[in-house]
Amino acid sequence: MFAIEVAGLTKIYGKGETMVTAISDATFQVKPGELVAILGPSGSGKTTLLTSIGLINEPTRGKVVIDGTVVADEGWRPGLDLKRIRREKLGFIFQAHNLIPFLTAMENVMVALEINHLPRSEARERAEELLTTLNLGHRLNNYPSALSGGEAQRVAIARALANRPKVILADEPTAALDTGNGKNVMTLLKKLAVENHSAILVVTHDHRMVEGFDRIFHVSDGRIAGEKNNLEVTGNHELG
Ligand SMILES: Nc1ncnc2c1ncn2[C@@H]1O[C@H](COP(=O)(O)OP(=O)(O)OP(=O)(O)O)[C@@H](O)[C@H]1O
Repeated sequence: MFAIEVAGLTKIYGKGETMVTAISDATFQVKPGELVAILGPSGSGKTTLLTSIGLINEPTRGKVVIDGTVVADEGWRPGLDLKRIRREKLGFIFQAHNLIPFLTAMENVMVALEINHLPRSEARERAEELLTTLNLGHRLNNYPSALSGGEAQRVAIARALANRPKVILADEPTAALDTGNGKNVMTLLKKLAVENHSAILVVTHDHRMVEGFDRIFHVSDGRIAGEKNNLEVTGNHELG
């Protein structure tokens, strides 16, 4: 079974003169454990692709299947609890990190675990482990206002990964980070892909990070122009 299946996915914004076809007839599958990069110029439709798969942005046409559940088929599938599917199966890492301002770094991560009914002591342990892996062991009890942009971004990443979601959707997760912390994030994503069989889609402009991916999708004018194996794109035959 695929973790993500997309068939004929099309997203059109607006009507008449202001109509924009942001994604046009995208069809692909991602297996559990695959780490996929999405590359493409500004405005090509990368974020729209992620949000349409991520149950945030209703597709205009086409089908989206997440971990075996058909979530969209010519619009949302009626009768589904989209919030619950989002909470249980998906992890999002977006540029705006949306941390809860009155909770510490630890508590921001623990909330995501407790909402899915993990006991408090286990939530604490998991939150501390993730934050420490992301070089935030010294910031556990800080509030978001006392964190740098890159630190807040990493807390948001820890929160998105906390429940070991089957599908992780990340929009420029390393853009605000220095090379060392960017590499930590990529290592953590790779680890989750391998150990938890999560399928991970990462929109990135960050060519420093591209070599860790299993596959690369090139988006151009709303179309997935080339889906190439990483080896062909980078020419690095030591990979994989
Ligand atoms: N809510 C919206 N309403 C109308 N048009 C939109 C909306 N969101 C995006 N678009 C348009 O859809 C197209 C694709 O946008 P999208 O944000 O998906 O591109 P992107 O590749 O993620 O861009 P960037 O790299 O700049 O973030 C663009 O032409 C954009 O202007």
